[in-house]
Amino acid sequence: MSMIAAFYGGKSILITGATGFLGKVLIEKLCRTSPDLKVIYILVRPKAGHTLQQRVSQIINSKLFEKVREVCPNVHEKIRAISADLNQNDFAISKEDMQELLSCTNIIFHCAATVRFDDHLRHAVQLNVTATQQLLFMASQMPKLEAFIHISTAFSNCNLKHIDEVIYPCSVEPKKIIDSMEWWDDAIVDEIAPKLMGDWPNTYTYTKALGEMVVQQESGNLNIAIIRPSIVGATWQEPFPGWVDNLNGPNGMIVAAGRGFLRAIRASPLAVADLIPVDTVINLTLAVGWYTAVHRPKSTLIYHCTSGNLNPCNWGKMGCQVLSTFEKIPFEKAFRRPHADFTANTITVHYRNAVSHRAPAMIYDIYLWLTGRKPRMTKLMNRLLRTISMLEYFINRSWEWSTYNTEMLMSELSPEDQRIFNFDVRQLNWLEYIENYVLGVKKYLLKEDMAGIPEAKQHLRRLQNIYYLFNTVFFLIAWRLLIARSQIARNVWFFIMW
Ligand SMILES: CCCCCCCCCCCCCCCCCCCCCCCCCCCCCC(=O)SCCNC(=O)CCNC(=O)[C@H](O)C(C)(C)COP(=O)(O)OP(=O)(O)OC[C@H]1O[C@@H](n2cnc3c(N)ncnc32)[C@H](O)[C@@H]1OP(=O)(O)O
Ligand SMILES: NC(=O)C1=CN([C@@H]2O[C@H](COP(=O)(O)OP(=O)(O)OC[C@H]3O[C@@H](n4cnc5c(N)ncnc54)[C@H](OP(=O)(O)O)[C@@H]3O)[C@@H](O)[C@H]2O)C=CC1
Repeated sequence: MSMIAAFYGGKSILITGATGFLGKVLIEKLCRTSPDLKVIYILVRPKAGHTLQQRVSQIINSKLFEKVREVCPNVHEKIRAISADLNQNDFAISKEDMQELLSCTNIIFHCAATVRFDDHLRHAVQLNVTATQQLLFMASQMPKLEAFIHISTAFSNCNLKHIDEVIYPCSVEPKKIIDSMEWWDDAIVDEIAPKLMGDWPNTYTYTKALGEMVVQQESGNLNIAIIRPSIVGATWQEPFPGWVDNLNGPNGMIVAAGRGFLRAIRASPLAVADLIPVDTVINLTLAVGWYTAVHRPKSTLIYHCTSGNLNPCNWGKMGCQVLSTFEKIPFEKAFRRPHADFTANTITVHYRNAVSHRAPAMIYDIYLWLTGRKPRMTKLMNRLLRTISMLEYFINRSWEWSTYNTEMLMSELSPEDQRIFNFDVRQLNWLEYIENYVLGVKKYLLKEDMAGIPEAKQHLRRLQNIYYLFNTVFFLIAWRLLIARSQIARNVWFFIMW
């Protein structure tokens, strides 16, 4: 019998960020392995055109929940959506709902965050710091609470090279920043942001670091743990390989490379690509929830959920595997044949951006305009280049994360729990994982049918022929112009003909 699965039986669990990438996989695994849990409260904000119930139904009826619907047919009854906006006071939760949450909750998983790198500092502080503080305050009023699990990121201290499972202080106290945000106007925030952020590359990583400090400072008597995943990728094994549903991190790059937009990227091929599958993160999260509640460690433990020190793989190897998978399973509607490589210095980057990215986009837009359609490729390309510029920081450096707590926890699990809640990344075969990842992007993110592969291959052959034709015409014109202007070129031409 799995101790972890049994532990969640009969429990009332509160999840923030349940509609997000990690949140959905967390609910799925909880419902599948502990179908006898009492209730999962999820804090969901209403979104334009969708009621809360519609948002929940969309998740439960999705492909990801296929197995859950078999194991736990009454899954609808287990999930109780509570209308909440984490940007509002008291999360704008009704009095009755708040009362129920305070009196019933046993475990909290705090996943909600803004993960945008370019978010305004005020908004990032509000969600990643102030909301965390408010949730801790709520937790302190929950008599039945057994554990509070906070999801942070391994990059919250990306300004350091070696990172231990400890909380590193930021120079300005989060409480001061929260207070100041109330009276600073946007102009002041914009001016002061770079000074506050120091050597953090974006508001996301900086505010996640502040969020950890808040957790440390406001933990009181709570039983808390922090999980720091690195770059979270598609599922490795569960509920099935390759599931992914957003364009964040590597996903957008795989789409862009597979459709032939991305031709070159400034990345260090030898830098460690610290990717971690989302199901591994969730298995660790559930194991940490159990361990924190049952063993009640004396201090707040931090768990690194990373792959680099146990099973390292670099961007070079991953990029090659992504490209070779495109040969077998190409994406539909490609703009050009997938081919991309690494660039190293600024001059090459500018050259490749002009020649391999912007010029083809402009030529295509001219073609669209000439044929009476709306040009759109240049805009798309500019967006891609902006995204790449934000990711560059993370693909040109390597970090070392120590994983003592994570390894300690692994040794605490029974053999059955090690199997059901497997977070041992040493068992992961990267080449197989990347192939399933690309396949998953095609199937679950782009919603492409496998039956369309022959047509996609045919399309790529057509693109190849257009490429050859374009190059031949270009060469002939260039040669003709050269012959007209240069005696040496004429001599060479006559020599070849002769
Ligand atoms: C398996 C991996 C291997 C990768 C290999 C890939 C390529 C292969 C071959 C090449 C060989 C060369 C080798 C290459 C090797 C390197 C590859 C690099 C890969 C990846 C690097 C990942 C690094 C991640 C670092 C993570 C650190 C921290 C991790 C975390 O803790 S949190 C998660 C990370 N967060 C994010 O990723 C969020 C980032 N996103 C943003 O900040 C914003 O979205 C934005 C990028 C700033 C864009 O903002 P905008 O306002 O402009 O757009 P908006 O978001 O409103 O969206 C508008 C529309 O655009 C669509 N869209 C958004 N993002 C993308 C995208 N990435 N690609 C395409 N389209 C995108 C969006 O859907 C909207 O569409 P609409 O609704 O139709 O308008
Ligand atoms: N994805 C990754 O690569 C990594 C993620 N992490 C961490 O994991 C956690 C989850 O990330 P991920 O699932 O990828 O993020 P997503 O962007 O997919 O999900 C964010 C979640 O937060 C919710 N949310 C945002 N704003 C509010 C609000 N004002 N009120 C209520 N809910 C809100 C979103 O709800 P809605 O659906 O309404 O927008 C969504 O459910 C985060 O803490 C992140 O820092 C850490 C390392 C890597």
